[in-house]
Amino acid sequence: MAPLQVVRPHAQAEPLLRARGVTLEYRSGDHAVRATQDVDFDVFGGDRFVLLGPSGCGKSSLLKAVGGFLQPAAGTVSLNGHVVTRPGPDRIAVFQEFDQLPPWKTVLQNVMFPLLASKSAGRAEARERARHWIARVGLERFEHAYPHTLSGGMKQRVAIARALAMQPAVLLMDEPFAALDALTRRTMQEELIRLWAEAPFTLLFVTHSIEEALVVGNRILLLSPHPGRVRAELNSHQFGLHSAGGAEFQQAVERTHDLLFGVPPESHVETAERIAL
Ligand SMILES: Nc1ncnc2c1ncn2[C@@H]1O[C@H](COP(=O)(O)OP(=O)(O)OP(=O)(O)O)[C@@H](O)[C@H]1O
Repeated sequence: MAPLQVVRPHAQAEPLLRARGVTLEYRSGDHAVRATQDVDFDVFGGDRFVLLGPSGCGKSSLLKAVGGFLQPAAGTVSLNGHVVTRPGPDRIAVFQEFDQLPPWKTVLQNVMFPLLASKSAGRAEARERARHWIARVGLERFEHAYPHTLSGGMKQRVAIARALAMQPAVLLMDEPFAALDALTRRTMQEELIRLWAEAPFTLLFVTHSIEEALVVGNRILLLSPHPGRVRAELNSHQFGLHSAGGAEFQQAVERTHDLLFGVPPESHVETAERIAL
């Protein structure tokens, strides 16, 4: 197994997105559920940054905090140097659920809607941008189709087009392909990477699939089980869809699995490592 390598600090000085000491809790009455504990991470422009960890470790909660839907009980999330306090059009999310598209709107209307609602564009520009992104995800023939006539993969493409048309500072994706069959999931991973390669954007992607994290991400934050703390940060830029199934990739999957589920270090935070697989 390859030895650990310390990753040199990122060449860019200032991260686009910074989480510092983020503890997230859900309160009801005098009862609180702690979702994450003291989480730190930095996302730089153009990163495909993955939050990876077992079910219930707080990945979605971290995404909600970045989205401005959940305020940290302690710590801060900041974007471009500004503390996130509420949702905004600079952070758009794509979810797992196929019902995220209003069923009474066509594909074109769905993609135009956030541009109009946020006043990011007038009607003509919104239409033009929406048509551009619908074409980029290969759905130009379905502009006037309603969501219930589309497959799961097509609905996710619409959701991606809708999000990217907003040109967000960070695209947030919460297990966007988890409800798809294995073949479609792979195709969608491929398409996402193709879209990124054509015009890089900054991605914060949640998954509990190690393989998906390695394929989609260039950097991966490993979180411990509930409440989520940082276990390690991995550099995974060397992997892509072409590497899935290869020996090096399998070794990286096993290594990541051990890091996620092996005996935790005494103090997760102090010993969290930046490593290259
Ligand atoms: N709205 C809520 N109210 C109360 N507790 C919540 C709420 N949402 C999440 N939690 C709790 O917070 C913890 C983290 O949940 P979260 O959904 O962020 O984890 P996750 O890593 O995304 O899990 P999964 O991979 O299963 O989606 C869990 O213990 C969960 O039960």
